Amino acid sequence: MASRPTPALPSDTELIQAQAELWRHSLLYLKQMTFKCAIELGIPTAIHNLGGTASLPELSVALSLPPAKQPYLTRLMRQLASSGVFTVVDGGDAMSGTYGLTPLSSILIDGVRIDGDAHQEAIVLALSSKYYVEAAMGLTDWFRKDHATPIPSPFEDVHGAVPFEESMERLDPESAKLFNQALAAHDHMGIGVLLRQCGQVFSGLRSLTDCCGGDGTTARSIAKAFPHVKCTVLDLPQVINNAPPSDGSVTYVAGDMFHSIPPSQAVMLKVVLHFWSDENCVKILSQCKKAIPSRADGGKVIIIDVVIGSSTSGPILETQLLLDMIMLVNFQGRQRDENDWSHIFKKAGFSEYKIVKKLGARCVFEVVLHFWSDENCVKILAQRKKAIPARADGGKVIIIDVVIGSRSSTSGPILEAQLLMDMLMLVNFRSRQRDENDWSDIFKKAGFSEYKIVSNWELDVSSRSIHKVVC
Ligand SMILES: C[S@@+](CC[C@H](N)C(=O)[O-])C[C@H]1O[C@@H](n2cnc3c(N)ncnc32)[C@H](O)[C@@H]1O
Repeated sequence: MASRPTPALPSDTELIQAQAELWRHSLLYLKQMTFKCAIELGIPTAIHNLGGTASLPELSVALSLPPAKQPYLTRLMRQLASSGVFTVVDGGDAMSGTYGLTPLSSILIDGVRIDGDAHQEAIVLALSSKYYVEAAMGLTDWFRKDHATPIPSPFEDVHGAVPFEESMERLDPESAKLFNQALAAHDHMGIGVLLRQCGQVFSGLRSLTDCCGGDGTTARSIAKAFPHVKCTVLDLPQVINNAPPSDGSVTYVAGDMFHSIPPSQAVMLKVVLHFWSDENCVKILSQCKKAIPSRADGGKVIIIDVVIGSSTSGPILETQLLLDMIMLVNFQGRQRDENDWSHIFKKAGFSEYKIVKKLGARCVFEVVLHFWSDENCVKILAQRKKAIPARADGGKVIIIDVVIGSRSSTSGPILEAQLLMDMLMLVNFRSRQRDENDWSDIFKKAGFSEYKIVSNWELDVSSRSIHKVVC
């Protein structure tokens, strides 16, 4: 038997680094627990109430801690400042200085809602609760078990319950309530930023369905910022029945997205798809497809979700990968990279997507259907006509598309391919392939009076200007 190669031994410098990394990796739970402790003690709120900065003695008094604990508080604050939760102000040192808030701690102040966001501390308390921590501690056992399908999550395996389901209510109603608050806080986080940074996604819309829109918080914010957008919220009956009374700005629909989605110019899936398997995502997107008009009529699906690798910065990429671990340990969903997303869009019959904006760990996608009815072809060509000069000035529209039975394609295999492509359109899209008569009809309807096939591969359309159509 061939002997295994001896691994190259690390250098002393690498060994020293590896030892430090080993300690760091093994101790990272203390980062989470000191963060949790800061929230439970109310340190961000205390610093805020003291005017935004606090010395250690001031903080100790404000938190009503026994005087003997101040030296320990000093060490806790040094650790929290080092991890970016607080900052040391006035050039002081971490053991004796004055502490201030950072953007992170400023979204954790009790009673202060930035952009009206729900209370964010529930996220910290839920994710550091014994249920989530114990589920993660069960990961090794879970990997070793030969589960029958459907494979339960490690959370379900350890606790016999599923977060956000009745089983969790039965297991521990208080924790179930905290998890729901955390979910609401997570879902609502950053609506203000979204509307400021991605206004163009919503501003041109006539109507929008917020699919899985919960209690309507997001839809109401969109309706307030863009009053001309008719907003509909779809969610399960038990959620819609408990939504706040309608102020008239949005319409609530109780239903199941796997059965149907209320039609709108756009359907939004905001932090929805990462909870679902690829197979279910395709089913959801297929329902979205039925709910929107063609791309020519502005139809689109707006997806706001994590895209692993959308940022190469260490902390954001690390957050995205940890959010994927949260899915693995506790739910049936997953976070996806751009390839995964593109695969799902394609499977659901969407042919084009673009990432409109990267917002930290999340991205905003617009996904569109590439299908054109005759009516939409006429609309598109009529638009193009406005954009080109007269024929005398060389204006033309160049179209590259299939022409069934075109001169170059009377041979069996090519004609067969054209007819099969038409079947593809029929089965999957609301579109079709066209023969020369069909094209001529469309050109005429759009106000073009002439066309010509430029060569075996080309067709040229003209009216008052020259319009070239290549097939
Ligand atoms: C992850 S949240 C969605 C967050 C929401 N879009 C937001 O940004 O606040 C999950 C929501 O999906 C809803 N939901 C789950 N299954 C559903 C279904 N089959 N049809 C409609 N809504 C569903 C849940 O009731 C819950 O309100």
